[in-house]
Amino acid sequence: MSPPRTSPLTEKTDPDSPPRVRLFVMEGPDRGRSILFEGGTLVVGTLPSCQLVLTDDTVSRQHLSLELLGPRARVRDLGSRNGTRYLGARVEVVEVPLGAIVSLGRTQLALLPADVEPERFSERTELAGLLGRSLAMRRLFAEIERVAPVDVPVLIQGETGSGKEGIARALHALSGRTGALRAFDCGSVPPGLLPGMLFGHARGAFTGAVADTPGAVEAAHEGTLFLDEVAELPLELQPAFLRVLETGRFSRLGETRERQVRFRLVAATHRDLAAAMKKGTFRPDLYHRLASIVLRAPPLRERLDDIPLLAEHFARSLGASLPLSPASLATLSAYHWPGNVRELRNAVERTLTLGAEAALPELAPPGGAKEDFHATRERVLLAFERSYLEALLARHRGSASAAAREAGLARSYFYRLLKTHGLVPGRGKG
Ligand SMILES: Nc1ncnc2c1ncn2[C@@H]1O[C@H](COP(=O)(O)OP(=O)(O)OP(=O)(O)O)[C@@H](O)[C@H]1O
Repeated sequence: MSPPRTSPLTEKTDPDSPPRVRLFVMEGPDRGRSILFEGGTLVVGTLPSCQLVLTDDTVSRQHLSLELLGPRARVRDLGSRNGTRYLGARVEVVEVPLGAIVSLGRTQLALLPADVEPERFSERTELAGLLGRSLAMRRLFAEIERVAPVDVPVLIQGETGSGKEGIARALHALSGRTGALRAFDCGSVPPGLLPGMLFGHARGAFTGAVADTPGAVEAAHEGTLFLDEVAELPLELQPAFLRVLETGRFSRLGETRERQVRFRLVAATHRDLAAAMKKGTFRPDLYHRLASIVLRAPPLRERLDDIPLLAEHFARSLGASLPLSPASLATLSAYHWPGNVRELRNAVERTLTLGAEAALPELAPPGGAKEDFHATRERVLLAFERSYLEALLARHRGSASAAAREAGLARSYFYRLLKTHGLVPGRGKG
C-alpha cells in the first residue's frame, strides 16, 4: 500500500490520455536540465549512455531508472553509491506520483507534467521565514516573489495552520514598503468592537473611549494590513472597508473629518469566500476587489516532501535534533494533517518536550522504550493503515466503495481492514 498523496500537479492529468512527463533537475550542478519522458524506462546517471546525463559527482554512473506507469512512475535505485531518497527516506524501489521530488546525491529531480513550465518554480527552499522544498511551495514562492511588489490586494486561501500568515509576512518583506505589517484577526474580535479596532475612535466616541486611538488601518500606513479571517467581516462594515481600500479615505469612530492612508491589503480565509458571496454574507464588490490576486496555501498533505525539512526546523528551534526513520516518515506521510504545519510543529514539540507517548507514537526518538523489529513494524504498520484509511474515507465522504477503488483493494479486503481498525464507512471513526 502506498501513502495517499494528492497534488495540484496531478489534478490536471487525464487518466485516459498517455502521460507525458518532464524530468526536471530542480537542485544540483545540473539545475535547469530537463528531459521529456513519454513512456518505457529511462536511466539517470553520469554515464554518457544514460538518457538523462548528470555531471554531479555524488551521482553514480547508472544511478536510478524510471518507468512510467500511467500518471505514476516507478523509481528503482540501480545500486548507487549514495542512494536514492524519496520523502527523506532511502529507497530501493518506490512508486511516485507526478509532482514528486526524488533525490540522488546532491541532485533533486522533479517529475512534472510535460506542459508545466519549470520556470514557474522558485529555486529557493526558504522565503522570508517560510520553508518548503516541495513543488507546491516552490511554485508558491515564485508567485510570492512575482506579486509582492505589486500594489494590489492579495487574498490567501488555505486551511488552518497551512501558513497563511507566513505568506502575508513574506509578501510584506518582499514588497519594499517602508511601513509595518499590521495583523488583524476579524474572527477574534467581538463584532461590536470591530469598527473601532479597524478604523480607530475619537475620545468619547463610546463609553470607555478615554483617548483618541488609531485603528489597524492607520497602523498599517505605508505598510501592509494583514486581515485574517476576512469572511468574518460583518456585512454592515464591508462598504466602509471597501471605501478605504479604493480611496484610502476613512473616519475614526466619533469623528467627522476624513483621514487618508496608504496600505497594501493581504486578506486570508479558510472559508470559501465565493460561496459566502453567493450566500449573501459577503459583498460581491468587496470580493472582486480582494480576489484580484488569489494565492493558495497548500495543505501539508499535498506537500509531503516538506515534512522532513519542517520537522528538522522545528526540532532545531528547540535546540534538538529529531532523526526520522523511514518508518516514521512513512507514517507521517500517510497522516492527513488536518491542522497542517501547526499540527506538525506541535507534534514535534510534544515529542521533544514531553516524550514520545504524548505525540504521534511513530515520532519516538531512538533510545525510548525498547522494542524489537517485529513489534516496531507491527505498530508502525497499524498506525499507517489507520491514518491511510481515515484520510481515504474522509476524502470519499465515507463511501467505502469509492475509497476501496482508489486504494486498489478488493472491497471485501477493504472492509476487513476497516473492521480491524474499528472504522465505520459513512461515519469515519467507529
Ligand atoms: N512553510 C512554513 N515554514 C515554516 N513554518 C511554517 C510554514 N508554514 C507554517 N509554519 C508555521 O506553522 C504555524 C502556523 O502557521 P500560520 O499561522 O502562518 O498559519 P495560518 O494558515 O495563518 O493559520 P490560521 O488559519 O490558524 O490563522 C506557525 O508557527 C508558522 O510559523
